Amino acid sequence: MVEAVNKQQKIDITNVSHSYSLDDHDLPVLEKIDLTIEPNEFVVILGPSGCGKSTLLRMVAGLERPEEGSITANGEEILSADPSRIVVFQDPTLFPWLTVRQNVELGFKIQKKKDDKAITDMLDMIGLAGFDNAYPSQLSGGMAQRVALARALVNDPSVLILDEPLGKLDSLTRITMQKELVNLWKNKQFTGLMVTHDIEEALLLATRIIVMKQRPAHIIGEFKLDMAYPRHRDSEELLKIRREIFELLGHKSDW
Ligand SMILES: Nc1ncnc2c1ncn2[C@@H]1O[C@H](COP(=O)(O)OP(=O)(O)OP(=O)(O)O)[C@@H](O)[C@H]1O
Repeated sequence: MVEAVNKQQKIDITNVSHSYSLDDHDLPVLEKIDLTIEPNEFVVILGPSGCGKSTLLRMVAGLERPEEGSITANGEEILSADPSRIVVFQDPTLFPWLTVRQNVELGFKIQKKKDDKAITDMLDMIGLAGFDNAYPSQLSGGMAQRVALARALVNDPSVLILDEPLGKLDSLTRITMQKELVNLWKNKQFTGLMVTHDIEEALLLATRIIVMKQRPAHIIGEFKLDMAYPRHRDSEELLKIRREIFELLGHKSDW
């Protein structure tokens, strides 16, 4: 097993505001976001489309800097991307000319310490044993996203940043992948930071749900979920939180 890059990271987002320039005006996107993510939490951010969730994730990943405020990992400002914090996007972005194994190997190439056994174990864990030599064009959408997850996880990142990773999958594959994500999180012990539009997905996965509203995006609610996994989507506890989130977002839960 490859040593973790930095197994425990506490992420502090402090007073973060950000705007983009759009044509001749400023578009405020984030306003005074304060959020602390403790090691090994699985935090899911929910909010309306376009409110700024991905912008916030990109900042935690070090792909963008906030205009105001700071984001730190264990007290150190995040200034650039780092292999200890890896992002998985909605599109798996695999290289079509490389096999499954070669795509997963790229995870190691960031750090130059390839480990064949770790790749085999990872492919096994993620349900792709026997597909080492398949090319992306020979995979289903769910399988391709599993490869992207395997590529992210072979490095044992401290923080796995998931930007709508299951958004393009059909609902049945999505349910399977939700269970797999929970199992991976338990096994690999990373801190999860995920964005989704799907309230049910957030309820099934998160240890904490953050609800944002636009515009500019600000945090309007937070729910701690102490229930064990696997969770039952029809449990009273989850249904209650679901209703509260719908109301917070200005909807009735029956529509
Ligand atoms: N590079 C950019 N330049 C200008 N505007 C941008 C840029 N990136 C994002 N935006 C704008 O910032 C706002 C927030 O975008 P962002 O992608 O963070 O939202 P989101 O909540 O993740 O959306 P969705 O849920 O639809 O993916 C949007 O209005 C978007 O148009």
